[in-house]
Amino acid sequence: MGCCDPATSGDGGGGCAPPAARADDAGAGPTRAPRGDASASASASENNGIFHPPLHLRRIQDADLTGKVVLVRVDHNCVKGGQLKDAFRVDASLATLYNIVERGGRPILMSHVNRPKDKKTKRVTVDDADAVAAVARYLTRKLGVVFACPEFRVVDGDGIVDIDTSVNWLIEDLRARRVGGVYLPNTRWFLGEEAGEGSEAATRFATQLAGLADVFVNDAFGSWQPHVSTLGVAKFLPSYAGLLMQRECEALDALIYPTRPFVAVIAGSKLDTKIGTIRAIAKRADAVILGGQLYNAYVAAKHGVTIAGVDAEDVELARRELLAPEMEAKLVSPETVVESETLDGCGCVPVDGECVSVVTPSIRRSVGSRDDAKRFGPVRQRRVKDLTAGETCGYFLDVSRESFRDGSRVAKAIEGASTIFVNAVVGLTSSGFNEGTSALDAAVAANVGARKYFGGGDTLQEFKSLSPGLFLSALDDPKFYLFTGGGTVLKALAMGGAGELETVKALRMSAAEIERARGGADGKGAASEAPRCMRLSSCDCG
Ligand SMILES: Nc1ncnc2c1ncn2[C@@H]1O[C@H](COP(=O)(O)OP(=O)(O)OP(=O)(O)O)[C@@H](O)[C@H]1O
Ligand SMILES: O=C(O)[C@H](O)COP(=O)(O)O
Repeated sequence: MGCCDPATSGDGGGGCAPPAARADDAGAGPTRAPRGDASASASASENNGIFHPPLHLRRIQDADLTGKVVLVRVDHNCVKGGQLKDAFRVDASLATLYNIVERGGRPILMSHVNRPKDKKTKRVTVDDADAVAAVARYLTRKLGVVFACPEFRVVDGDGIVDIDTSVNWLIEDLRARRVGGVYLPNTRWFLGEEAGEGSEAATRFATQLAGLADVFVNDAFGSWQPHVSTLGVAKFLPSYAGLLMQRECEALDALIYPTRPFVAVIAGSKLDTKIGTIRAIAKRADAVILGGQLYNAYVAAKHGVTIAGVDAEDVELARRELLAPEMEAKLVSPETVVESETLDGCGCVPVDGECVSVVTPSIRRSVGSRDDAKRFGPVRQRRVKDLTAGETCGYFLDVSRESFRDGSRVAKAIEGASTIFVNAVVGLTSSGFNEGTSALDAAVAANVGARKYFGGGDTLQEFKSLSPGLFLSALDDPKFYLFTGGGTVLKALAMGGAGELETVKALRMSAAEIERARGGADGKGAASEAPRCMRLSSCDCG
């Protein structure tokens, strides 16, 4: 039995998983980095006859961190109104933090929070609502060491123009271990962050950031936008991919080079924002299941019906893109949907017949008296194949639970899959139309043998709140991978792989570096430090 690799062991780098679990590691994707090879997804491999080129990332495991100050870009964009909303992303970055400290490094963290820069006026608003303080407090509580947050002078409208030199005192405290970490202010409060590559403000910010540290680690897969803190600073410091970044890239690659059959479930509110991803995924997937408004646009185009709330442009787009023969051949259509007269709905989705159990005032307003509501049924299940061309329908607010019953088209596709990707909230959950999404999650989880990848902010949020038990077990199940990067997953899929993102490109080795790293892996070259296994006493690695 060989050594487990902290980066790819699926346990966040903190220990050796038992052999059986290791073989099933969901995060690892189809390739695994052999010990000593200095790149994430290090080895090229073939999957279903498709060549899978390695990403060759410069990995944090290969950096010499002893006595170094390490500037870490994390994606802790999970603060709302100054409060930590969901610690999922913060917890996912702990392995990298632990790795740094365990290997003698001292961490300075930075993350963006929300979008404090006004798109039109370009003014930056510095407000406690978007501060990282809540995350620093959480880290302090969780890890038992202080994460100190320096404050810098703010210029009205410009935000923070310069990093004050007073921060050097704090860095002294960091080196002397008087604080456990430093957490810089919201990166988007800095004038230079989004100023554009090559601009004076961007270069100034990048060099000031670089001046704080010896090494840069990017662990913020979810922050794909090429800003100074995600890209610019990498030009001025030796730069490495953190453990989370590596895992997310590998999981993403597992969707680009999937184990077949590969089934993707994609839903959402607007077809135009997802069509690039659908197009890219359909090329690789054996089947694509659509839900939500995307599916409604397809149904409207396919059956010649008008569905309330579905944009004419989306229907036209569906006609052009989703009805194209090579695309349609991949689509698996849910058989039944939930139709409602109003957007409020009643939160109850009938399995058979009509729902008249709850009639809210707004439904009554819309359909008339309570008797009218009973007659017409404010919420009802519709079979898609029974729709007639020219019909004007109400809102289709969910894919009904019926669509996921055993033996249905959708259930069969999910059951037969070896790889499943879910970016799907299939109903208007904010109005209680959540049965479709719950049924989808249950159907996906029931395929215990498949590798299951969930990506998307709303997708994870609803997975957690609608199926909390499943979500909790998925966190520890090596067959599940829950991406922390929401929009980045869709973007990278549309672009053809994680390695196409500018922020990831900056972490890829040059040909010369790859050569040197190969030598290093043989013990002759320049890899400064072999990846270390952080063993548990039960681990039998050599
Ligand atoms: N049939 C439907 N009618 C109206 N809204 C729907 C319907 N199905 C899903 N939605 C809503 O669409 C939203 C998700 O779509 P959106 O395009 O915003 O995805 P997203 O934010 O990109 O999701 P994610 O973050 O998971 O990628 C959810 O709020 C969901 O309730
Ligand atoms: O929450 C996210 O999706 C990421 O943190 C990226 O945020 P952004 O879309 O504001 O760049």
